[in-house]
Amino acid sequence: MDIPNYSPREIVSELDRFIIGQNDAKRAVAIALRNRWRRAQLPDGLRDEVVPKNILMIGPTGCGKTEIARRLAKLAQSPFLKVEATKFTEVGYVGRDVESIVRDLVEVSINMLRDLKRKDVQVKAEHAAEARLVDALVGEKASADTKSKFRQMLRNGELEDKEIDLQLASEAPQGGDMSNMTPGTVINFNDMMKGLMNRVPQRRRLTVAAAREHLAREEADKLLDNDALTREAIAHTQEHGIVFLDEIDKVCGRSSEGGMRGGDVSREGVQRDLLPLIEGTTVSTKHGTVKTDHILFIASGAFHIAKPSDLLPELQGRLPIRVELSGLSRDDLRRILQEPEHSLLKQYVSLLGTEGVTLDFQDDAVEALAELAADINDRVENIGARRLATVLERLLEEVSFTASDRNGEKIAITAADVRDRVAPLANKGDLSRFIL
Ligand SMILES: Nc1ncnc2c1ncn2[C@@H]1O[C@H](COP(=O)(O)OP(=O)(O)OP(=O)(O)O)[C@@H](O)[C@H]1O
Repeated sequence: MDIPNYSPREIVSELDRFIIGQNDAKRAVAIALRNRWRRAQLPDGLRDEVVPKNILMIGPTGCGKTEIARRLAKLAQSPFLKVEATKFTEVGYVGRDVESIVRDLVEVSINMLRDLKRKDVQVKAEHAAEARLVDALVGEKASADTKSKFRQMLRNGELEDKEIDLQLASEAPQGGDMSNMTPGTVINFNDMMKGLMNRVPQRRRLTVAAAREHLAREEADKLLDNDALTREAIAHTQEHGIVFLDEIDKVCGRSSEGGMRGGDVSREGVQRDLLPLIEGTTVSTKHGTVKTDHILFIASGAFHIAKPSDLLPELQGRLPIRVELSGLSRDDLRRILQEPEHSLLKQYVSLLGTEGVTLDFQDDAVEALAELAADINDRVENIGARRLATVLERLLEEVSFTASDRNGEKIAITAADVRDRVAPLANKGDLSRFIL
C-alpha cells in the first residue's frame, strides 16, 4: 500500500482545510506522522529501536481533538480506532479486555484494504456479477441467445426494478471472535450467534439494482487473495495504526480508590491494562498475532479535575508529547460554521439544494449563530462546536420540513431569524437544556 509522505508543514495545511485553530495539536500530530516516515527510512536494527512518541491531548469537549486525529488518519491512510478508556471500567466488559482495541483495529485495517483491493478487481467482478444476474433472471440452462438478450436488457438498465431470488454467500464474519477467550470470559451470546449466522449462505429476494451491488462485492471478494490481504492488513496495523484513547482523564485515580468498586474494574486497573499495549506487546487475534510497539496512541481528555500527573508514572512516560487545545471562542465558532471544507453551513446548503432550494446565510446570521452558541455554551454547558449542530437544526427546522414544496425558491437566513427562532428558547433556562 502506498503511503503518502507529506512533510509536517503539508500535513498541517491539509488539517487546516477541516479544522479551525488548534495549531499546537496539529503540529504535534504532523511530527508524529512524519516520524513514522523517517523511521521507515532507517536501517533494520535502528528502525526497531525507535518507538513512537505518543501524544496526550488536553482540551475541553468538542474542541477538535478527535477530529484532528481522525483527519490525520485519513490523510495517512492509517487504520484508525477511537475508544473511550472508561468503557473498560464498566461491568460486563470482563471478557472484552483492552486487547480488543487491537483486534478491532485489525478489523478496521482489513476492511480498509479490502475496499481498496476490491477496486483493483472491479471490472472482472462486475462481469461475473452480470453473468450471475442473467442466470438468476433466465436460469442457468437458458440458451446462449436468451442470455445474450437479457444481458443487453440489463446493460440498457431496463430490468433495474425487477425482483429476483438469489443465493448470497456469507458476508465477512463479524463477532464471534473467540481468540481472546480466557477462563472466566463472559461470552456475548448475541455476538456469537450473529457471527455464526453471517457465515450461512442466505436466500434473498432483491431488485436487480440491489443484487448487482451485492454480487459484485461477492465476486470481488472471491478474486481477492484473503491470506495475503490479512497479512498485509496486520503489517499495516503494526506500522501505521492509530488508536485514539478518549477520556483518559476519567481513568485517573490511584489505588486509594483502587480495587473493584461495585463490580467495576478500578480506574488504575484500566491504566495498568493499557500500559503493555502502549509500551509494546503482542496480541493474538483470529487473524494472527499483532505487535503493538509502533502503533501510535493519541490519548485525550479534558483534565478538568484530574491532572496528567495523576496518571500512572509509566503511562505518563509513554505519552511524552503534551498539547493543549483551547476552548472555542465566539469567533472560532463563526469560522467553524463557515470555513472548513465540509462545514455545517455548506452541508445544509447542499442538502437543501437537492430540493431546488437556494439557502443563503447572511453574514449577520452567521455572527448571531456563533454568538448564541457561545452564549449557551457559557450558560448551560460548554460542549464546544457540537453546540452548533443543535442550534442550526433548530433554526432550520421549518425550512427543512417545507423545502420539498419550495422548489425554485431562494431563502435568506438573517440575524432576525436567529433571534426569532432560536434565541427565545435559549433564554428559557430548562428548555434550552433539552432542546439546544
Ligand atoms: N476546531 C475545530 N474546527 C472545526 N470543527 C471542529 C473544531 N472543534 C470541533 N469541531 C467539530 O465539532 C465536533 C466535535 O469535535 P471532536 O469530536 O473533535 O471533539 P473532541 O474535542 O474530541 O471532544 P471529546 O473529547 O468530547 O470527544 C466535530 O464534528 C468537529 O468537526
